[in-house]
Amino acid sequence: MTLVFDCRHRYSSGFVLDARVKTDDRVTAICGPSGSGKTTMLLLIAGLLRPDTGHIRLDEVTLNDTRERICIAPEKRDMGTLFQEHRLFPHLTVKANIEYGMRRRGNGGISMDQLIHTLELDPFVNRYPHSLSGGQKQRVALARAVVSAPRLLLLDEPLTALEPSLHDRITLYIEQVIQTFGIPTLLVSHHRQLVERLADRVIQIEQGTILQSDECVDDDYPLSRSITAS
Ligand SMILES: Nc1ncnc2c1ncn2[C@@H]1O[C@H](COP(=O)(O)OP(=O)(O)OP(=O)(O)O)[C@@H](O)[C@H]1O
Repeated sequence: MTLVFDCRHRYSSGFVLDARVKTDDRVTAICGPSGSGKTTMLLLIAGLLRPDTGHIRLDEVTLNDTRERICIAPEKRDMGTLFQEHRLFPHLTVKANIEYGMRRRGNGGISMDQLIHTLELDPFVNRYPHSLSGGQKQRVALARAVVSAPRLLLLDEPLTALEPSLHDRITLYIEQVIQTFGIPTLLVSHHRQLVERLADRVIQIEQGTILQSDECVDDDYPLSRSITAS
């Protein structure tokens, strides 16, 4: 899997994102100060925001190309997303919430039972979101994001809404899911431990511009040196 991102987007607030990035099968973290454009990049990749100019390609598929007027709808991008808020459906059980991820994009070979087992959700499958803890809800949201074996998983601050006491456990669950099911991932997080634990590559962004692209970071480049965000 290769993602090519080359986009410019200006908000009405005056903020401009102007970034070029290429990622691969591994876990790539996007790090930078608050307001530097990390979430904006993920929104553009997910198709939830349209770039003013530029293109986004996932392997041979063009997701956006402003010159060609191509803009693929979010649900057709074959991506799993997990944002800060879990956004579970309150009227659906845990199982039905996870199955929703399959209905939208089909199941690309991930066993629902194995996923539920990996995330230790077995005791909760017939319960409703309101009766779950924050960490349990986040695990359900993660299951829903990956059940269709997406070509790319987008994680935006997956720990932020959780109590610090849950960070280690959820980090472990995310790591297990990504490794067990081999899902290429783009991670936005200011949690240094999560980034160090999960990321193979780090991209630095500041004021809408990439300071250091992943091509500059390789296995010989210590991750701790490449992270400036706390
Ligand atoms: N819908 C919007 N309209 C106008 N300005 C926006 C909008 N969304 C975000 N911005 C601005 O764009 C800039 C980048 O926002 P973005 O959410 O991408 O940053 P971020 O790096 O993810 O920040 P954080 O780490 O705090 O989540 C910020 O200055 C923000 O105020």
